[in-house]
Order: sequence, then C-alpha cells, then structure tokens
Amino acid sequence: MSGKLASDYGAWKHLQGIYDVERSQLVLKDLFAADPERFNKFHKEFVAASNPSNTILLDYSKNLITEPILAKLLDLAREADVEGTRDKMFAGEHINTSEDRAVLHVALRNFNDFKIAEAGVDEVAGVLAHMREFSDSVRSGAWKGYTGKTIRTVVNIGIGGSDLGPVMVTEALKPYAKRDLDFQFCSNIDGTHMAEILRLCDPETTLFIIASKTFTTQETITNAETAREWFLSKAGDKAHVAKHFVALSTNEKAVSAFGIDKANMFAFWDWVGGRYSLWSAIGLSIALCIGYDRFEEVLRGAHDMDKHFKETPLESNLPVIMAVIGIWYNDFYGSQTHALLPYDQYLHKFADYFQQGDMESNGKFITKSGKRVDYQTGPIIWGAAGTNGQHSFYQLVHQGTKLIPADFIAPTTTHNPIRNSLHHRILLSNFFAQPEALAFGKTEEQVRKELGSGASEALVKSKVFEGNRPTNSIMFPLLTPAVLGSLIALYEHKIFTQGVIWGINSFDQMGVELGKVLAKAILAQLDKPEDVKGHDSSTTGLIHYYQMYRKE
Ligand SMILES: O=P(O)(O)OC[C@H]1O[C@H](O)[C@@H](O)[C@@H](O)[C@@H]1O
Repeated sequence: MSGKLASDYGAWKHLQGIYDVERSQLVLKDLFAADPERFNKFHKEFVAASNPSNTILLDYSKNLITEPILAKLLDLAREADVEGTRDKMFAGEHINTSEDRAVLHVALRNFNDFKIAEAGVDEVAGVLAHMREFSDSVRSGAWKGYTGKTIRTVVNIGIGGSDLGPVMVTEALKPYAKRDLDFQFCSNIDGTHMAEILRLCDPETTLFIIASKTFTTQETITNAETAREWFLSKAGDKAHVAKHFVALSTNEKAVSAFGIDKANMFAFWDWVGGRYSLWSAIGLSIALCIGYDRFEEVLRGAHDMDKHFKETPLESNLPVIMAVIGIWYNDFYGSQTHALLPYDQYLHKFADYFQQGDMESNGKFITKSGKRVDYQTGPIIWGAAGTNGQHSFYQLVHQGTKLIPADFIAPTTTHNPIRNSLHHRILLSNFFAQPEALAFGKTEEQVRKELGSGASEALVKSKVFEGNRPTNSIMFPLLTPAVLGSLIALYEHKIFTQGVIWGINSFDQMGVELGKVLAKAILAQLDKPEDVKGHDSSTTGLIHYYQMYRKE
C-alpha cells in the first residue's frame, strides 16, 4: 500500500492529458474505419485450463480507446501494484486492513492448487464433503422430515451476500435444477415476504436454511425465529427442529443458541466476505438445487478464472482489461453508471447480484490510508435481461445525454432451442444489433435520405443517433455451471482491480452500519409518541404520522 491517491500516479496524469487532447478524436466509427484489424486487436478469449469447453470471449473493440490508451491504462494498474496486491490476496495476507482479515474467497474454490497458509483453509474440503453428504441425502429423499416424508421445499433465509448469490445462481442454472424440489428465498424483514413464502410451505416437507455469516443480522434472525415459530406451531415438539433447520454461519455460538444442532451447521470463516460467499457453505441451496457435483463445477470454473487472473500478463488479463476500461469512463469521461445487460433470461438476477458485489465493494470515498479521494470510485451498477431492457430504458442509453458504458452478455447456444432456436436467433440478433447501433449511430444525412424531402427539421433531428457509446460484448458457448463460475469470478476480479487502483478497501462495508444503528434506536421509540426523541423534525414528523394511523 503506497498511501498514494490514484490521481497521484504518473500514468493517471498522463491519461488525463490524453483525455484532454485526444477525446474529440476518439470516435468509434473512425477508429473502426481506420483499422480493419480492430476486432482482432481488441478481443481476447479465455479458455479454462481444466475444461476447454469453458471459454469466454471478451470483445472490447467498441470502446473509446486506442492501443496507446490501453497501454497507459495498464501502466496505471502496474503503478498501483495490482499484481503485487493480487499476489498478496492469493497468499492470504490481510489485505482487508480495516478488519485485519485475509480475503480468501479464492481459497474456497482452490482444490489444493495454490498454497494458502491461513487458519481455516485446511477445513474447506471437510465442509464441502459435509455439503455433498447433506445435499445428496435431501435430493435422494433419504433425509426425512419429522413425519417421515421427503423434503419438497427449501427456504433459504438470509440477506445481502447470504441471499443474492444463491438466488442468482439457482436462477442461472435452472436447466440443471431438480425440478421436484421448490426453492424459496426469504430476505426482507417485511413480514409480507415470509408470510407469502409460508403459504407455499408444508411443515412436514420444508427445510429451512438459515444463512448468515454473523448470525446477528436483524432481518435474518427475525425471519428465522418466525419460521421456527410457524414450524413448531404445527410440529409441536422442539426435537423436530433438527430435521427441518440447518445453519450456514461463521458463528457457532449464536447458531447453537438459536437451537440448531452442531451437526446441522455448515461453517465458513471470517476471510469470506458476505458478497463473496456463494462459494462457501452459503452455496448450500445451490448444491441442493443442482446437485453437489454441479456446484463443484461452478467452483472449478471460478478457480480457472482465478488462475487466469493470477498468471496472465496484464495485456491479456480479462478482469484487468475490463477494470481499466471501466476506470477510463468512470474517472476521465465522468460516466456515473455501468450497465450489465445479459441476453439470457437465466441471468436475469445478474445485475442485482453485482449491484451488491460492486457497489458494496467499491462505493467508498476513503482510501486504505485514510485519505479522501479526489476522483470517482465505484460506479452505480444496474441492468436487466435483454430484450426487456430495450423496451424500457434503452431510449436513454441510445439518445439520452449521459454516457452509459455497458456490458452485453450472451451465450451462443440456448438451453431452450424451441422452434428450432428461432427465439434464440432473434434474441442474438438484438444482442449483436444493440452494441452496433450504440457505437455507430445514425447520421442526419442517413435520416434525411430515409425520410425524404418533406420531413420537418425537428423530426429529422429527433431520429439522429450520435453513436460513439461504448460497450463490451461477452460471449460463451452455453451457460453451464463452469462458465457461470468463471463469469462471476471475472467480475469479482474486475472489482478487485479497480479497488486497488482507487486505493480503497474493497472488502469491508462500513457504509451499511449507520442506518442499522439508527433503526435499532427508533424501534425502541415506536410505541409511544412521547418516546420519540433526539431526531430532526422530519424524522419525528414521519414517526408521529405512523403512530397516528397504524393499526396492529
Ligand atoms: O450474512 P450476514 O452476516 O447475515 O450478513 C448479511 C449482509 O449484511 C450486511 O448488509 C453486509 O455486511 C453484507 O455484506 C452482508 O452480506
């Protein structure tokens, strides 16, 4: 850790100079016209070392970059010591400095490849074996509920990282799911969420997974207590809890205080960040859904991307390339957001997942050495599955006043080739067309030609697309467990690389604390109006309104 701000680096200053002078010349239409080799120069294919059918193509040619700009961006990564910090992460050094912790989600999918010396790493295989045994037993029907019936519904109770990963992955890998097992995910403290899920559950055939790293999160513990209360109101005897409740946590004490047997607890370790935890015991619902072997394929896919990130020179390193191009827009062009646009319905939760993954990691204004940054850090992440987004927000992406860099993501082959893959061909024609339209637009001249001489000036102008809007295109053959694992790890390492360049700690989450503390204080004041003290007039007024109209 140099203690420097990113803006102190020589490469950063150089990039600012390039931006100021060359920006007007960075026109995609011209860059492509000038160089027929542009695609060849600006795309890379990742091929997994352990599995050649797992490949990912990254086409970054439709970005506002030239070879010298990309080289300078990579110099920035070198100057910020991305490689050194990466190696420290893989070696188990405590790079999460504010919490004095290692950052070792890579150890959860390592299978003894990299040597990592940190307490707990040698326990990973044992927990995976426990997950295999348990998921096999539930899926085969050998695991019985308290009346001897097999499990039909699994309810994962967790929030944030203990929810979003399992939700996204079980959706993404639905083609591999055990279809006679229903999966529900209860996260929100809003009782509506639990109430609607319990309506779908039969206590005799439901398994509750209480997923919480800390086992202190208010939402999860309250929801878990509600589920237990509901279960006991039907099952009666507390001894039956052991057949219907399991816990995924680092906090053994709190798990046993809740009444869950140690044999039904799946452990992980403080070096697994919540938003990086789907690879840990938090992935139990994934293993139950697609089977342990498929879950392990997800892990192995991620490991292949870890190897790529760790061992590939920066010029060919996919996560690093995506990271530095993102910095070019975020910090020099001033774009505020980054869109994730998967053209695959199974990835419809991908943007939601990386909203936490990216924004909780890099939404920080203080560097690791305690300085306030004088540049932008993490972008706002958003998006939706194509083609739905096209009929919703793409108008602004094409003709709005904001620059919105976007990643278009698609499989060449669909799991559902209905009508001879007609749907998929239409889907992909949109996937190819949108980045093309965004890059090359439509000139006034073209519009005039199309409309003929009678068209009003205003109409002509309204149909012009300026173009020059940058995108990455990411393709892979099929959304398999291995490909998904690699794809998630690709984005994880992108986020890591950006965090290192910005000098921030991507692995703590102090920003989620304040609201929690205030809510606790307010909860104690909600009963009586005279208890509402210590707030501004707006907060006081809102609580009083609630007290006047509530019905319980
Ligand atoms: O798994 P837990 O401990 O219940 O935490 C759930 C979530 O809580 C907070 O919002 C943050 O710390 C997240 O990173 C975390 O994922």
